[in-house]
Amino acid sequence: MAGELKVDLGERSYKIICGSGLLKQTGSLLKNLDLAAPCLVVSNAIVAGHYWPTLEQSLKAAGFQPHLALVPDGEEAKTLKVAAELYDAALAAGIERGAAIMALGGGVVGDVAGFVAATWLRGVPFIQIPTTILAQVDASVGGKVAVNHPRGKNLIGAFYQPAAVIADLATLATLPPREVRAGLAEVIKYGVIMDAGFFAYLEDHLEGALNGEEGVLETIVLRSCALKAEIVSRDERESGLRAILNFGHTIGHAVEAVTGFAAYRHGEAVAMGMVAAARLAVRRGMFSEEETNRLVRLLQRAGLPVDLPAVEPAAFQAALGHDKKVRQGQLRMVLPERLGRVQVTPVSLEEIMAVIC
Ligand SMILES: NC(=O)c1ccc[n+]([C@@H]2O[C@H](COP(=O)([O-])OP(=O)(O)OC[C@H]3O[C@@H](n4cnc5c(N)ncnc54)[C@H](O)[C@@H]3O)[C@@H](O)[C@H]2O)c1
Ligand SMILES: O=C(O)C(=O)C[C@@H](O)[C@H](O)[C@H](O)COP(=O)(O)O
Ligand SMILES: [Zn+2]
Repeated sequence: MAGELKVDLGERSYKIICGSGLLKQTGSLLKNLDLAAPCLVVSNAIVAGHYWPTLEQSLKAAGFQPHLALVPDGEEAKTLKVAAELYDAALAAGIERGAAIMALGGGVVGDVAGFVAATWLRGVPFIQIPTTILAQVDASVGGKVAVNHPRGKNLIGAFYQPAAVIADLATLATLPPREVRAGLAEVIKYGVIMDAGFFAYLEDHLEGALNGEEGVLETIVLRSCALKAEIVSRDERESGLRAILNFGHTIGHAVEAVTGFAAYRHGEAVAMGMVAAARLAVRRGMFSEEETNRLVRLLQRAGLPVDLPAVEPAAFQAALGHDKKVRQGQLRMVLPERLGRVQVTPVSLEEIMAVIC
């Protein structure tokens, strides 16, 4: 089974190809992009341990000269220091203009490799080969690439679209259960922000997703990518609509920052952030308790946290101030109106503190 979608961005349009066993076809799937032979594949030891031999063989068979560069596992790879090491690797691999940088891994690898692709020689072709649910449904699509600043998430980055996204569903079979659950948080996000029918589908098929049923995973990845592709095609650089993809992230990113990017997976932080946003919306009288409970139940069934940890208020408030949706010092959040519909609206610090304490 395979599905194809297009992210429609004029000359920066690209395909998302999703199916099982695509890794061994990657070389041939990239042939039409007219890339130079040398390429730099960025990954980490865990993912490369599983999938580098297959990818390397496929790339070589198609005439590429692939070089592998490994970054540390986890969020600590999203730093300028790691990016600098990747520039050295790009130089050593002979990455000239027209030669690709490829990301083989989860959202962390995709974000840092994409940041390097956006900046090396002022931009070389970038290929996303996502291997987590989170990266297949969200991080590999849409062109947000970044590293973290110690004080805030993704503060150093760019909008830089990939030339192709190749999502091999078979790679999800080796994903640890915690990562499956974390990825489902961003999937549930799509249901809340723009597709109540998809939310209901997830209520009916959650166990299939948790158990790695390929049919369910394929539906989830394709539907999520279709929704994200639609938003990105209409607002590539987040001048308005795209901000709805940030549902759960104002508070989620602040939790990640104050816990040193180490205590929670990104998806876990987003799960807690979505519930806090829903509670804030209930407090305003714009979202129902009943729908909040549906969201909480679905996240809990997915094994995700819904209540925020105790945080030091001053550090938390400082972290909130680094949210990219802040305008002239005014915090803005994505709040639900009903399942399938949200709005981006100014919020006060008092309102946020009232739902997190
Ligand atoms: N650019 C975007 O639009 C966007 C969107 C959402 C999230 N993100 C970013 O993505 C990151 C989170 O991504 P993530 O959840 O994929 O985390 P991750 O990249 O850290 O991967 C999670 C873990 O799974 C391992 N792994 C990856 N693929 C595997 C596989 N197939 N088998 C076994 N292990 C595997 C990794 O080594 C890691 O330990 C965060 O930094 C977040 O900010 C970016
Ligand atoms: O693609 C987007 O736009 C998103 O907001 C998707 C988010 O899931 C993702 O975590 C993104 O990296 C957050 O962006 P940021 O601009 O808040 O750093
Ligand atoms: Zn996210």
